Amino acid sequence: MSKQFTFEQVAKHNKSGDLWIIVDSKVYDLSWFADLHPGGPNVLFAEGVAGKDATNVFFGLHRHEVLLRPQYKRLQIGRIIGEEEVIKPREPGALSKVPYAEPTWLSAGYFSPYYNDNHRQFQKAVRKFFEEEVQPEAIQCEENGKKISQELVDKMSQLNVIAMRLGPGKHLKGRTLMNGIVKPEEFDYFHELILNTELARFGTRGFVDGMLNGAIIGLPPIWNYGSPELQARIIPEVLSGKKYMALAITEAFAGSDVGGLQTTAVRDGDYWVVTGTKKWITNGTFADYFTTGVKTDNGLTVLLIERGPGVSTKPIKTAYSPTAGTAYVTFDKVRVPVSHTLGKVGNGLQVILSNFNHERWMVVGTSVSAQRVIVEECLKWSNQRMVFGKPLSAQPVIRAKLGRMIQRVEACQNWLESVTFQMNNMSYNEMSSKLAGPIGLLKQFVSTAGRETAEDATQVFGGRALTVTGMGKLIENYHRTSGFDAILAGAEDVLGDLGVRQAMKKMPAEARL
Ligand code: HEM
Repeated sequence: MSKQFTFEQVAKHNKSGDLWIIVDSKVYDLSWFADLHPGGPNVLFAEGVAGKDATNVFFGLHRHEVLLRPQYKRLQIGRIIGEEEVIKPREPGALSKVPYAEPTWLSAGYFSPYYNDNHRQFQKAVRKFFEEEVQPEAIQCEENGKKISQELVDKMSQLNVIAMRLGPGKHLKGRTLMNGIVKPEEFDYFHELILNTELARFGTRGFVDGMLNGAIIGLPPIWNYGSPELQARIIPEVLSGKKYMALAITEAFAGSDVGGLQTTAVRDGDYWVVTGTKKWITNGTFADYFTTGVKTDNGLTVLLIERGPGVSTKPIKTAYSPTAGTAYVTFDKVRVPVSHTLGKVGNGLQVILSNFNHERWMVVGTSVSAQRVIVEECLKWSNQRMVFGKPLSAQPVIRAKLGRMIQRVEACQNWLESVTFQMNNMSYNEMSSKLAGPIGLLKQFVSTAGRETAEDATQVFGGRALTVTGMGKLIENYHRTSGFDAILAGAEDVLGDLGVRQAMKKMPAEARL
């Protein structure tokens, strides 16, 4: 490993059974590996490769992580005398130095009016925890479709990650947040935004939702509208990761049009009898509780339904990973205690709508972050990929695409931070009345921008963006899954329209051109 060689010495090992190459000043003995090489042996004996410095050609074909895998790391037999390695992976938790890979507030030498030192300290700890503990499992689950492990859920609940993802509020009181980095009363929407953005950085869109998003959207109606008994039982179970939850509103009959729900609840003494189906229910396959929209005599009502007799779930195969636990849920004459009614009977629309702002804002946060990862991937790739004897970025058409990508992600980020700042300064009710429109417009803007960036990134990466492994794997995942952000929590066109309709409602009577 510590052996040192000259370029001339390496050059002699250039044939079958005796093959060395250099990548970034390190010497690799590929003599026995050549026949096992996934790209085939022949390419390794090409001129400029066998016995030579193959750094550029290597990084034109492989991600750095290939060299870091233990089975390949051990192919390294030494290094070139007097040469230093230049290409180093980012340490877990560290910031990227690639321009625009981080939002401005995390870029060295830049400033932000929104974030303080506590946010910075929090971000550092969250990124380290996520990259060390969550990312390896996220990548595995995205691939094998398995649900998040209880072990990881326990680690997250120890740091109170699940509780923090529900935002600032009294549910944080008395909890130690992220090993005490932030006091519960100081936790604000920027802290929460940091959690959302950090978890969306792995290129594992299905896992982002599998990471108990059902609880994030299903639990608030319990503490805003549930009875004290229900709150005392359900909230601790869910925040500690002992029980799982899903929000069950959408049906094959009604999506954004929640007024059209067909699942019915009929009173029978102290019980509701619930019959109907729900579709696309995130985390539904493993949920213990369902915060469910039902049709009652006088309109919509929201009930907490526990998994039990009459409740069945089956996985729905979507374009993203089954790790999200997306389910078709059937309620067959399920008896639900009347005490499980959330809010007033017939007032379900308000319960559902008041929940939406936070959910949509959360989707925006993860979406912008995932988009930024793609910008970083494209900047790196067009810098390292050599075509026609030059880096890909030497092509004006590629630079034009990169320019548009950067503009989009920066515009999304800045609007998102501005809305988050409003949230920090508004009561819950003020948020409902003043921010539903802007958040709807923002969400549409972000999801549209995301899909444009997915298209551009696919052109930049070419065929590599079409395979689930290898160089363009993050682009492939993003291209396949960015459409989810345009649908989940409200279809983008409906939300954009909501924003305009709300603005029109607020037009002053005296306004004329
Ligand atoms: C330490 C040396 C090397 C190791 C450990 C290695 C390993 C791998 C692995 C694991 C893959 C599968 C794809 C992936 O996971 O990204 C691959 C593919 C490939 N490798 Fe290598 N490789 C090495 C050197 C080289 C060199 C010097 C060349 C130069 C021509 C090369 C050419 C290729 C090609 C053409 C593919 C197929 C790429 C694709 O399907 O897009 N490899 N290699």
